[in-house]
Amino acid sequence: MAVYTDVTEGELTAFLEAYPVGELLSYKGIAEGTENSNFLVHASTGSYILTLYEKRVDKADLPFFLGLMGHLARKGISCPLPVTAHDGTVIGTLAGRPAVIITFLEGLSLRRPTAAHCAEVGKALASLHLAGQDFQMRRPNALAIDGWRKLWAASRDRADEVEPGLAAEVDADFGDFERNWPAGLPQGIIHADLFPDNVFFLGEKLSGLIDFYFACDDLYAYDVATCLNAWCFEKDFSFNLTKGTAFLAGYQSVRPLEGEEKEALPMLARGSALRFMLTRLYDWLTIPDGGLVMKRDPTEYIRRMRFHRAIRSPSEYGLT
Ligand SMILES: Nc1ncnc2c1ncn2[C@@H]1O[C@H](COP(=O)(O)OP(=O)(O)O)[C@@H](O)[C@H]1O
Ligand SMILES: N[C@@H](CCOP(=O)(O)O)C(=O)O
Repeated sequence: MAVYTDVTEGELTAFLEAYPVGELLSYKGIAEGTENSNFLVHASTGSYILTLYEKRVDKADLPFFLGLMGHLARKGISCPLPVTAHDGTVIGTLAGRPAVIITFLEGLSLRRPTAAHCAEVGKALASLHLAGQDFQMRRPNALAIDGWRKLWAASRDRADEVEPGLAAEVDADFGDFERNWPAGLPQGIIHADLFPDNVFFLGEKLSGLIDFYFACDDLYAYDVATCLNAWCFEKDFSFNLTKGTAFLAGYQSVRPLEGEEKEALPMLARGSALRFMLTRLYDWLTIPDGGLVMKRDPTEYIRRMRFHRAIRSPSEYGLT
């Protein structure tokens, strides 16, 4: 459920007067999503998404996220374009929240992506990395190792309630990451949350990328590792080598990985699995049941952490 803040017709009509979108025809809340309140808005000039930013998004980051979407859209990446108001601004206020209107993207997110879809995602991720290279704004990754430590400090004491032995397992991982996290790999703008719910398809063809609210500067290969975790595992937690091969070949058809990036993939994939395990674990332990925020199962990512720990060669992901 992702409508935390309600908006009346009167409030929305007044808000839209500031934007060149025409008259309000209809609107409804969107159930999907996690962080913010989203509405589908039909106006006389077309369809739009209205987003009201809730408290987990740092308002100081909005110019980066919205500037990045505009930059990528202008460079031919199919992603939402923030609509500029008549006075030249992008971020307004609605129902006491920072709010924006972005363009609507056609397509559906997939529950069961195929290898062909994974190849498309690989190409799109590499294209995003290249298109971001001349974006001028910077945002350090708030969910890099220091951010993981904060989440872990808040969750560690109750971690064994979720899986016995988890506290000791993750403590050992932190030591390993601090000693072996790769340095000096190519870096730039990454999406950092390119999960299947954030990618739209029309049939086999990728039609758009959304949800840039974790985007930041970090290693390109870390974004690759995140997609391997999000797209190439089956429901029984087995790694699908056909999907991994397709995803990596798609990525490398646009941006070939350097040798050191390939070598670092097992460590990066473990780190990315830990990052998503930790945000899920934190929510699992702190958000009351039956609340508005959808809690996701941290154990899905404990399984992935263990899989990557056992990897002996990056070729096991399907690298050719
Ligand atoms: N530009 C867009 N075009 C079409 N649908 C969108 C667009 N942006 C968001 N949505 C819809 O809203 C949902 C939530 O958006 P998302 O950005 O993932 O929210 P959150 O940041 O809260 O997770 C998506 O799953 C999708 O259904
Ligand atoms: N992809 C993350 C959760 C973030 O949710 P989103 O709706 O903002 O994509 C996870 O699976 O843990």
